[in-house]
Amino acid sequence: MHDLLLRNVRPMAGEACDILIRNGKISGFGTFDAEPGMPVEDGKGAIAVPGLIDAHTHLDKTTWGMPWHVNNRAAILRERIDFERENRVQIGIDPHRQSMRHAIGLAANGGTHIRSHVDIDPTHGLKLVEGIWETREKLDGIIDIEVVAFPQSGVMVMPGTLELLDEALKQGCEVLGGIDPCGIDRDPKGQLDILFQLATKHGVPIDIHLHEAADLGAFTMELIFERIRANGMQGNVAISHAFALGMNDYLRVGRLIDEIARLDVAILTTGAPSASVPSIMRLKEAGVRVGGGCDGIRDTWGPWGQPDMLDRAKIIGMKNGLRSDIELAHVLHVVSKGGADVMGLEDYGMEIGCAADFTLLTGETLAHAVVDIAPRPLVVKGGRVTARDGKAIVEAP
Ligand SMILES: O=c1cc[nH]c(=O)[nH]1
Repeated sequence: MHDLLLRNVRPMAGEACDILIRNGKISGFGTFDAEPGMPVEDGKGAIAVPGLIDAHTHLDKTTWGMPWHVNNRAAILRERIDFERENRVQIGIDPHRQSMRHAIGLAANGGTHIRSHVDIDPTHGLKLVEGIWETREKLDGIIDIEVVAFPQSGVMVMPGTLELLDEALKQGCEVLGGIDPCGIDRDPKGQLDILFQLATKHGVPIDIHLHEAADLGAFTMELIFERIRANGMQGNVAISHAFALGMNDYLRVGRLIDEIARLDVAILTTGAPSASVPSIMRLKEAGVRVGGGCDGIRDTWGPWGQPDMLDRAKIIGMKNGLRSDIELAHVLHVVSKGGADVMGLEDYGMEIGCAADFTLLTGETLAHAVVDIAPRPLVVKGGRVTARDGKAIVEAP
């Protein structure tokens, strides 16, 4: 772990000061003399915030840095899933190389932590997860990666997937994923009972993709709530996307949010422009933990997205119709501390004793930084400079 004296920065856009880092942790804010041999960086008055967190992504999928993927297919969920599963090897999407590109891009843009869903299906077994684990090892000290064992193609409709999920959790995936128990598996009781049993067996949290909208998604949420209560998993379940919370029925959504808050369910949003998304301000008012993610970027699903959580903050902010400075500061919270709260990162933050994981931002205020999306002047992980002026210290393959 590293020592560093970072001069002249504005923590959370407040008063300028120095940050003293000892042994990879923040040890003081104020004015300090450099100690012999201690590296010194000049922050030049930039804003300092804790490292950005991509708490919902798919590191195994991007075509970033590869030839342009020509997409002329229909945008139906099941078709996207099947096309990707059947063609990813032939297209050349190597999970290790591509996840390196994706993760290094995030690190260059201020990222310090990732939660990535990684596909598990009978066609690929655990190969995709193994590729991400190799990346995690190579990027140790640059960006932390948590892996969700993700049954992208379904559980009940894909025999063999359950056993692979079990093995992935045995081998070290930290979180169990799930997907649209009605829409993809057509067997909500079947999928959800299996997921909760498996999570309880391995003592891991669940993070379930729920694209199901409106009444169908609300019905699935209620089934999830029942199983959280039955298995005592309050505080250990996240719902990703949660498009049902974007439905146009204020009272129904309010009742769902009340239960989400009571059961301490976390919500992960990508601000998907093509869907109805949960209101991050309404969730904030209810005290719900909310993180953000860039989702799949430039993959066979679609061409959009950047490996940059400030870019994603802007998308989430625009999709939520946010304008005021306080609201824009909250979007920044969603892609930083919000993700840490969902992932349970205990030493995360801009306080003495926290891990020295942060990024500098250019701008007068937090809102200004979110809107401008200027290259990050400096990124620090564990007290070590990991990126400078938008470029990481490690080269992507
Ligand atoms: O289920 C999903 C949703 C978005 N992107 C994916 O790769 N999978």
